[in-house]
Amino acid sequence: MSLRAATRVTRSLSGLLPRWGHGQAPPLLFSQQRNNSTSPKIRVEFNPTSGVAVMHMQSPPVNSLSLDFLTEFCIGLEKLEMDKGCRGLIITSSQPKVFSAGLDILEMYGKSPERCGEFWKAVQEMWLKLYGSDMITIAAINGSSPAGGCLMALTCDYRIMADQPRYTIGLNETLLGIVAPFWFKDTMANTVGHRTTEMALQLGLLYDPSEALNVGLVDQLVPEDQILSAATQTMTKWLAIPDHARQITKSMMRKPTIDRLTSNREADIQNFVNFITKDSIQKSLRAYLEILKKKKT
Ligand SMILES: CCCCC/C=C\C/C=C\CCC/C=C/C(=O)SCCNC(=O)CCNC(=O)[C@H](O)C(C)(C)COP(=O)(O)OP(=O)(O)OC[C@H]1O[C@@H](n2cnc3c(N)ncnc32)[C@H](O)[C@@H]1OP(=O)(O)O
Repeated sequence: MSLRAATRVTRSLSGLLPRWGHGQAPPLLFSQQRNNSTSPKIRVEFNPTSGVAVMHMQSPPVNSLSLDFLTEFCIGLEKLEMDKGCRGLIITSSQPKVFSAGLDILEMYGKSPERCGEFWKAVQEMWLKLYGSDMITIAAINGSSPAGGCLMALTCDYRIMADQPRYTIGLNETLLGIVAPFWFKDTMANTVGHRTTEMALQLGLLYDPSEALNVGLVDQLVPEDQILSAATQTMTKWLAIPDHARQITKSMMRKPTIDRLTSNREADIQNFVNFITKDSIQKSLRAYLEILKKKKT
């Protein structure tokens, strides 16, 4: 781990998880109503000539992965997957400075077990569809991409990140007092290897772009204004490979990881619900939400 990454972790952790007295009422209220507008959270541009679609995530303020967002995302993905003319997908963000802030914390805080289960099923669905996609998938990461945002990028075949030192990417779940589930961990380990994953997950490391390139979390850095053209260029190279050969190879590499979740889906949902609804975990999430709010004052 670089010194810079270590310093960021220490800073993020300090005072992160305050302890409440037994039965003490939480002092702050968080709005549970954000992001419930009916405007599309995803904009898809498909070019039938090139066979490439670009998915723009446009859910203000930070493209957090709410149930609505995930549902819309999966429907969009399914439509493209079924269109035989669509061979490649580039995923990017229309929000400034953020690719995706990861799972919407408000979906995990103060919700009923039933709702948490529904939400988690949608998270699984997004991962299964994207990690198992027949299309060539490229993440054009034009902003910060913590936790679930990083997972989304990791499910793609290739990652290009904007070379902007203030952007970070990583599976930082432990900083929130929560645990990245086995399939998040597997996806990361399949990309950067066991040892790097072990350290990154335990410490909740968020890497800046050059650190992310160094550990292989991303494949390429480009100036931010060139991110879509770089993704298009890379796509052209991948499109030159016959689809059937590439798809079988991709499936061979990813199937064991996908099968592990597919055959444990219900148990994984139950684990998530039991874990996230625990009092201590709800308190950790509250504390983290407070920190996010305080950033502004
Ligand atoms: C026993 C064994 C158990 C095994 C385990 C079983 C199950 C597993 C259990 C749980 C697994 C859960 C996995 C979770 C994955 C996740 O993705 S959790 C989410 C993690 N995300 C983050 O930590 C990101 C937090 N956000 C930021 O760091 C920053 O917001 C930013 C993305 C860098 C953007 O910064 P900036 O542009 O400065 O914007 P602000 O910080 O000002 O934020 C704007 C508003 O957005 C709200 N917000 C930010 N992130 C989120 C989010 N993820 N969810 C909901 N809301 C978010 C933020 O509060 C601001 O809101 P207001 O404008 O103040 O209302």
